[in-house]
Amino acid sequence: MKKIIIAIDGFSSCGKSTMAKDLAREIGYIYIDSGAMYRAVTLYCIEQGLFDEAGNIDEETLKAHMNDIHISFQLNPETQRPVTYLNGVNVEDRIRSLEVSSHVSPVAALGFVREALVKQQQEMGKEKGIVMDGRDIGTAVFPEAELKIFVTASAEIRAQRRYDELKAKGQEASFEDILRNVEERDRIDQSRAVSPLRKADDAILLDNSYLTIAEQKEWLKTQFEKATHATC
Ligand SMILES: Nc1ncnc2c1ncn2[C@@H]1O[C@H](COP(=O)(O)OP(=O)(O)OP(=O)(O)O)[C@@H](O)[C@H]1O
Ligand SMILES: Nc1ccn([C@@H]2O[C@H](COP(=O)(O)O)[C@@H](O)[C@H]2O)c(=O)n1
Repeated sequence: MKKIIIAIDGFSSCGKSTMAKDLAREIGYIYIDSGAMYRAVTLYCIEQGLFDEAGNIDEETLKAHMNDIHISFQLNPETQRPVTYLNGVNVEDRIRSLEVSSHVSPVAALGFVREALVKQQQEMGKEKGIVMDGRDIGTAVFPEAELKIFVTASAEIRAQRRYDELKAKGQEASFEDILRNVEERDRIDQSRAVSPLRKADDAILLDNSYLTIAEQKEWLKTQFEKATHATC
């Protein structure tokens, strides 16, 4: 069967990567978490001391060092989940910290950062057979994607899911901090000048506030089957 490109966009923490990963594994497609790439650039900025105390980025230095930032993914053979590497180092856990979450959206709003990462993402999808999730996949990275999904859920439900996830991992978390972070990232992502978060006109809207993970997985599989039949 002809391979297609599947773009899954939407708000922070709504379940995009959960559904994208599951579908990719089931249909044998490559899965790319584009948010992990923005998170890796942000971790680089933190490690290189490019944020001042007020959280402002030293844009000129970051711009000069963009070519020193190499991001790659490897599949963990045990979990079959992709692991993010920054300059050859496994940073999967560190890029998920609240510190990175609190700094990532301003970094992702920089035009030169987006330009560099979008180029790499388009290269990854040139053979098709890819599921990519993010904020601008259906609008900017792959506007020609055969299947586009836009996922949403209420901010409180999304924050609760993240809170439960962190608690399950034994990590300290405050529901209020997580909710604030989710809302703040949504605000910055929707209002930035370059490729703001928005639903592509031809994307299918999914509000998964009251769907289980299994139900949304099933729903997505059905959308994939419809899209592949339509492109036959
Ligand atoms: N339908 C659902 N019901 C309950 N929990 C869910 C559902 N979908 C996903 N989750 C859980 O919500 C949390 C966030 O999901 P996930 O990481 O997939 O979101 P995301 O949209 O990719 O987030 P981000 O934008 O931060 O990358 C995870 O703990 C996941 O297991
Ligand atoms: N295509 C994308 C993906 C992500 N971002 C920005 O990165 C942040 C982290 O992404 P997560 O998917 O891991 O939550 C997100 O809040 C966006 O600011 C982006 O701009 N474009």
